[in-house]
Amino acid sequence: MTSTPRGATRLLLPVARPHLPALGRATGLVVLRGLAVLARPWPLAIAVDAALEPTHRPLPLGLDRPLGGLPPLGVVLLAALAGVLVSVAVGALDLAVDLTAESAAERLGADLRRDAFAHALGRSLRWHDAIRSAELVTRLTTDVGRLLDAVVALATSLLPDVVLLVAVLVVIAHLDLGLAVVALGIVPLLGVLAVEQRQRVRSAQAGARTASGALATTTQDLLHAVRTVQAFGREDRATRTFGRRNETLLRAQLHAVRVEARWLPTGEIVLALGGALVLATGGTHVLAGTLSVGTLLVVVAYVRDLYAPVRSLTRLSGVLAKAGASAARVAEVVDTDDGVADRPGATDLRPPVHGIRLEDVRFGYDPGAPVLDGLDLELEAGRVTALVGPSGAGKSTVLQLLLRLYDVDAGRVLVDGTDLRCTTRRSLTRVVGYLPQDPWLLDASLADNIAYGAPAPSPSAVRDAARVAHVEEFLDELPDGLDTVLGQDAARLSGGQRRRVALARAVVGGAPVLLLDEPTASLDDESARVVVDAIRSVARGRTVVVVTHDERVAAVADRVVRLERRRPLDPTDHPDTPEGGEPHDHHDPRPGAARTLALAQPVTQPLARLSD
Ligand SMILES: Nc1ncnc2c1ncn2[C@@H]1O[C@H](COP(=O)(O)OP(=O)(O)OP(=O)(O)O)[C@@H](O)[C@H]1O
Repeated sequence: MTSTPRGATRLLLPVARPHLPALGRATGLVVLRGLAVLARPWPLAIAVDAALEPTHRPLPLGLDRPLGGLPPLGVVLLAALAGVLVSVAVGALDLAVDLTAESAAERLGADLRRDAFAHALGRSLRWHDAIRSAELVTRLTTDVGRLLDAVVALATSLLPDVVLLVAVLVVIAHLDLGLAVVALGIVPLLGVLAVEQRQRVRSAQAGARTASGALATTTQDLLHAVRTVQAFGREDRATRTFGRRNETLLRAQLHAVRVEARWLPTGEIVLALGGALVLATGGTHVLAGTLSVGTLLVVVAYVRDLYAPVRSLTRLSGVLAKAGASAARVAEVVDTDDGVADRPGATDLRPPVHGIRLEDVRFGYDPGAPVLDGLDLELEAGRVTALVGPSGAGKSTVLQLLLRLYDVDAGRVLVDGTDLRCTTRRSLTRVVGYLPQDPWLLDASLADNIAYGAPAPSPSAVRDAARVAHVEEFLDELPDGLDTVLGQDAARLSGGQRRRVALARAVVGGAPVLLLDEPTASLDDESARVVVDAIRSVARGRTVVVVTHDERVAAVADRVVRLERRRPLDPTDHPDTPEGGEPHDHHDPRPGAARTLALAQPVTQPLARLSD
């Protein structure tokens, strides 16, 4: 992804389209403001030339004509009033510009965040594994904010400033060509400074943005683990870890601040020199009688006004530089096509009648390091299959492949002979229900938590799911039964109760296939027993795959399959021929490519020997 301003334009244009009228209005208001700024020095010039220091030269632009016959005091009072009115107009226009541009930019930002978030949700888990959620948060908040600064600056600065710049130069040239040449002379110098500043600020900002994303990730990780941190009394260590990231961000920010600050006075000095030059040259013209004092005052004021847009264009380049760095980061989210969209011609998945088959499957979260390699596995329809085996063998990974949260790197996952990759995701979520290892419950009512498992389940479907998953058994203990709000992390429920709610969620849509990941992990005996009862109940008439280390859960299964975690075989080794299992060639010719290789084998040993 490029980080050029074109990246920002390409990113913003589609979302900005509905807001262009409002941004256009803001630009129009700034142009009006520019005209008011142009009028600002004239009341003083008229007062000086027509009343205080009459030069008997007609005022430029015929400004003295309407004043004919007015006494000097009347001219001065009128000029004073005009000065106030012009300044009030400038202030009112400033207010209108801010409101119009900022509101349009905020609306645009909300749209961009919404689109980027929706897009991010649809990206593959590989992509999410790589980007980390806190990093995503930074991109959707701080980086989008910087893009909005650029939108406001562009709408209120670029065109209006260029118009003001040209208008001021044209009027000065009309008043005194020599002064216009002097004023114009320093504009290119400021332009060069602007480009130089932009490049430096941009690279400094890119470093600061990266450090900020890293701090957000660390903060989220540490706060997420606050219970563990406190339980082990490791607050000091967490604070040190946070401190290191914080220090890195501080250094990067300070570097960016220094780079930006270094360039501001440089511009000011050039501006001051230009102003002095105009004053000196104009002064000689006044002394020579070719320029009135009032006109010199106008030119000196215009020189100041001339430099304001140049300075703001210089600042604009800094804002654009920051936005360029942020645009690249937001574009990485919005432009990635690492999605999980259906393939063209994908068909709806039907509930399995015969079974699910993993055929010569290879998969690794990092494609260079397979977790599963050459895995063949048959899952009979209408039966319960338990996947057992040592930690890290890839049991949960098999479930993730069956859910198509990841696609296999090689081989196929077939449901009654249909490749899972050729089916629609929507139909897959209807056919397959899932109980994750660490079920995530919402801070909502128990009924809402169960209903989450299907698009719009009826209240009776929710009650049925609650009954079949043995949630009903503890409803009496809750103040409002199914309507009880669970609170953050469902703190009012025990571990076993949480699992049963998640089990009800998995079955509420009537999914004929159920994938259960360690349903009794970290439960006490009694809680595990009721969860096992609940599994027995939901398993009736369903195809169930349950990953477990628990013999009681495995005992529910019609068939137990053991996945082995193995080192690559030495070429001289003979492949294992497990009792009852098909021999597979597990040799991977790439050195160190797969430290864990999976082998499916129906288990015939006593279950007690299956635990790690
Ligand atoms: N999102 C991920 N990104 C990278 N590696 C992962 C990811 N999830 C799992 N792994 C790795 O894949 C391997 C298999 O993990 P998996 O969770 O499938 O094993 P498991 O057999 O279910 O283990 P356990 O019984 O401990 O749950 C492990 O080495 C694990 O570290």
